[in-house]
Amino acid sequence: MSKVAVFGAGSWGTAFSIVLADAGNDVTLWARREEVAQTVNAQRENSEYLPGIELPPAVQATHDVEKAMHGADVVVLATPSQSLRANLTEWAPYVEPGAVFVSLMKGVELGTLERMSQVIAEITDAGPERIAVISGPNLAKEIARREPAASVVACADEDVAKMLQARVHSPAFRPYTSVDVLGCELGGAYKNVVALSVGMAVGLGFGDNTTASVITRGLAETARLAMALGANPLTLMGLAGLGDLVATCSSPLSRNRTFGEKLGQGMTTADIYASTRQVAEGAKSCSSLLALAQRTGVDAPIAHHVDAVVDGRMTATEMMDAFIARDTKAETD
Ligand SMILES: NC(=O)C1=CN([C@@H]2O[C@H](COP(=O)(O)OP(=O)(O)OC[C@H]3O[C@@H](n4cnc5c(N)ncnc54)[C@H](OP(=O)(O)O)[C@@H]3O)[C@@H](O)[C@H]2O)C=CC1
Ligand SMILES: O=C(CO)COP(=O)(O)O
Repeated sequence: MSKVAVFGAGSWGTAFSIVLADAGNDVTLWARREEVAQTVNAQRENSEYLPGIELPPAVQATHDVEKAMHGADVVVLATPSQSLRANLTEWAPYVEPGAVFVSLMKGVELGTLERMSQVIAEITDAGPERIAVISGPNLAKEIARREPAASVVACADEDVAKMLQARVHSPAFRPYTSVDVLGCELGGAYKNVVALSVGMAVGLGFGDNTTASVITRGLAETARLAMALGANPLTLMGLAGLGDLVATCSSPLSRNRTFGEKLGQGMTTADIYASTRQVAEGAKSCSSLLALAQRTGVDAPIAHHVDAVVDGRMTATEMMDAFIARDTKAETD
């Protein structure tokens, strides 16, 4: 069997380990806390992040970086986006020569405004042919329950994307290939920001017209920025764009939508952070995506207003009022 190392034993790292095992890989799941690795191995369950889900025997957990990397030709990264740089700097010396990196993360780094593939390229000596992204409508709990879903495996080198496609194709998980790494990453990061604003609308008690309007304008905003940066517009209409946007904005399982809902109900960002350990990437990436849009000269009203609400400079009600009051224009502008 081929070995894959998965770094990050949260919801998605653990759920994706199940996909990898079902697809025939031998998986070593690295957990930041030793007790999580011990519990996973002893109970065959990650009780903190995916309670009630039995992990296949091909998934073994460890807290030892060297042990996780040993023999792995694919290294899957599933930590929060904002900690990747520090994490990978520590892990890079243990990577097997020629191993391919796969980012599962959906965020943009604060300060540098880099996507995760760019951070990986900077920290390691890997070229674009060794850096891939997997992104799509893949809520961890549903994937862990083996509910059917599709996703996109993107790598600048199509042969590598095909190799990874074969490595992750399981009975319940259908991967498509793409060479548009940038489009997939921006689709994945931006939908979290849109889900925050949709969550706010839900928290304020608004219905489907409001959420559909925000989702659609969110897609337009995402596509505007992604295309200005060189993405293929069709990527944004696909699984890593529209697909993920719909799943995340519609599902009560989404941490970003839930975070937004709590903001809409009047909770502060600090209170929400204190109430959960789980990551809601959009709460950080709204600021970096807004800065990226400003640097690119692209209008980004959703990122702008979500950033203001998350930062406590505006209420969710004021955000919704501001959306409606904006200068009117043609839909396709
Ligand atoms: N959950 C989902 O449905 C999906 C998530 N993603 C993306 O995957 C990435 C990971 O998310 P997800 O697994 O859901 O997040 P979770 O909140 O479920 O888990 C986060 C994981 O990262 C670890 N972690 C937290 N802080 C650090 C740090 N500073 N250094 C190293 N590890 C750290 C946590 O360890 P500890 O338990 O010790 O805190 C935990 O294992 C995100 O970018 C997310 O957008 C993508 C698709 C689906
Ligand atoms: O990316 C996801 C689904 O594809 C998960 O979304 P949340 O991080 O909002 O839970």
